Amino acid sequence: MTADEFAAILKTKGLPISEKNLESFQKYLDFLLEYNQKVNLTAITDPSDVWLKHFYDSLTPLLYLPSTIKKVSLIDIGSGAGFPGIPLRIIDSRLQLTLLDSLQKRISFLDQLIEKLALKNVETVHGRAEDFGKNPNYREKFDFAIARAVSNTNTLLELLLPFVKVGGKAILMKSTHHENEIFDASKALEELGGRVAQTFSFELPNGDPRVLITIDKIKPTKNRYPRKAGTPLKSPIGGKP
Ligand SMILES: C[S@@+](CC[C@H](N)C(=O)[O-])C[C@H]1O[C@@H](n2cnc3c(N)ncnc32)[C@H](O)[C@@H]1O
Repeated sequence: MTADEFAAILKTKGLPISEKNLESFQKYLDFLLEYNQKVNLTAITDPSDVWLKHFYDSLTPLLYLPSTIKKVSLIDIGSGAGFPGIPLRIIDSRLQLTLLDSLQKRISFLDQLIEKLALKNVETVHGRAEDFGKNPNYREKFDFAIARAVSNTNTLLELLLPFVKVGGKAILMKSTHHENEIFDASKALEELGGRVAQTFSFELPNGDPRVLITIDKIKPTKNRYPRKAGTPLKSPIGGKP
């Protein structure tokens, strides 16, 4: 996908992009590929793949859940090189964005990127979701928590839902999805105060399958969650997939 194709397809899907925002994506691409030569941030290094598999893919919650993410506080858990948080923030300047990652080298990249793109209302946090999910400054403070390509559903629910206010949502962006996944998550949802709102399957323009799962936070997360760092992955509530 080229920059022009990116802009054209967003327009046909009802999300026209300004020249200025397209320039921000171009700067993001240049800085990501330059930085990636010294620090490993992404395995995707072909510019056309970055437009499609990082930028376009990151925007799919706005394309397919259009009225969901607006004027809200959003935390991107395991943001890596900024996906999906930064593309969502470039398009929607009203978003109050927090990017959390456990790797300092990724946070350093994000801090420099935010400065380069002059993005306001974006905060980075270095640490584990399990630790910050217990921190009173972060726990149940966000309208939305989102994650792309971070973990299996049961683990992700424990990482995301503690951050979400009652009445808010968690959004899981996945490339693979098995039919029983949501059924298998019922114990985790019960413990963490969530209820599945929607699962939406679609394809990227190149045919790659994607799924967006939205979870409503319907009651506070029990105090014992999240458990200590590493436990949600080692022993997910409700078992391994
Ligand atoms: C596969 S990368 C995905 C990055 C980005 N979301 C994307 O889609 O390109 C997973 C990221 O999650 C971070 N991560 C994994 N477990 C984490 C945890 N428990 N707390 C915070 N960050 C975590 C890793 O450091 C890594 O940057």
